[in-house]
Amino acid sequence: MVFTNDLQLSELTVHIGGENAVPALQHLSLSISPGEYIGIVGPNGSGKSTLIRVLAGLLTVNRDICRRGFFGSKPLPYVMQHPGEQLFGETPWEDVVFALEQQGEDPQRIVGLAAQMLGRVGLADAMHARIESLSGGQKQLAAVAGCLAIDAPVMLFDEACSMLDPESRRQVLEAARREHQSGKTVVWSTQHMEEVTQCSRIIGLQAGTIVFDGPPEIFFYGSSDGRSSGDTPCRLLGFEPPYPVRVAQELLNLGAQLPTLPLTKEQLAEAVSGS
Ligand SMILES: Nc1ncnc2c1ncn2[C@@H]1O[C@H](COP(=O)(O)OP(=O)(O)OP(=O)(O)O)[C@@H](O)[C@H]1O
Repeated sequence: MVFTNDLQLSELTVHIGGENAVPALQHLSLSISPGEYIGIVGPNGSGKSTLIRVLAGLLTVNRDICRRGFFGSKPLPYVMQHPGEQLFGETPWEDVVFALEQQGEDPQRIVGLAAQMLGRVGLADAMHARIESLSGGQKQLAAVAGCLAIDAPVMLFDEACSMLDPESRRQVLEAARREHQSGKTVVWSTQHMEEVTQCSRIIGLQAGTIVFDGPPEIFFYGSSDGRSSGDTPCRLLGFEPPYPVRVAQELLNLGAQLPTLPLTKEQLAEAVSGS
């Protein structure tokens, strides 16, 4: 048997609301390796939150079905959908200090660590502001800082930006990307396709099952040359691809040659100028 430290789910079925209810997840098999940056996408009720809760260790699953590998046995930090939903302190500072205390951190290190974590998410200037005076985006950044206090190899985000304006969304996404670049595994669930263009892998969920698992280029373009004859996995799930993808698809349909399949506007500009 090959040893692997990956998280592995084998044929996971989760019933919420009793055995007679339609399962929230059905026969779902999945493996996640350290360092991945995974986007989980799917329409309402497809099972995204349930899967995130399983990954976070908040739903008990038989060990034969879920081998947690590097995810470990402790509940993992995750940022929830509603800004402020998971904040306990009156200020971001209090919240992070509280999280560090809960982790049993050495009291002499707490002040320095809290300042460092709040600085890392861009809240250095607002760390002592009252939570109710913060914008939705700042509240989510405070939640991210609280999650950083939990020293874990994985961070989970469950539709963390769905209530935010574009600028706040950019800031929270940026905080997640920084954590990925610093070596953490990041799992990000969303219904906003722009949020997953920089993921290394996309998992598409529908009715509790995985209907797509692969790189974002294939998810958005349907094939490695971008010339898909039918609907792409993204459109089959009911989502419009991001604007730069739509532009590139138009260009490809007109016969243009592009050296890469762009996912962001910066990549589109580069592909067009290099073609
Ligand atoms: N507390 C609950 N009681 C009963 N059924 C539930 C509960 N939570 C979720 N479900 C059901 O489980 C299924 C999966 O829900 P889940 O919240 O995981 O999906 P989702 O993709 O995150 O949806 P959304 O995007 O709307 O948040 C749905 O059919 C939902 O109705």
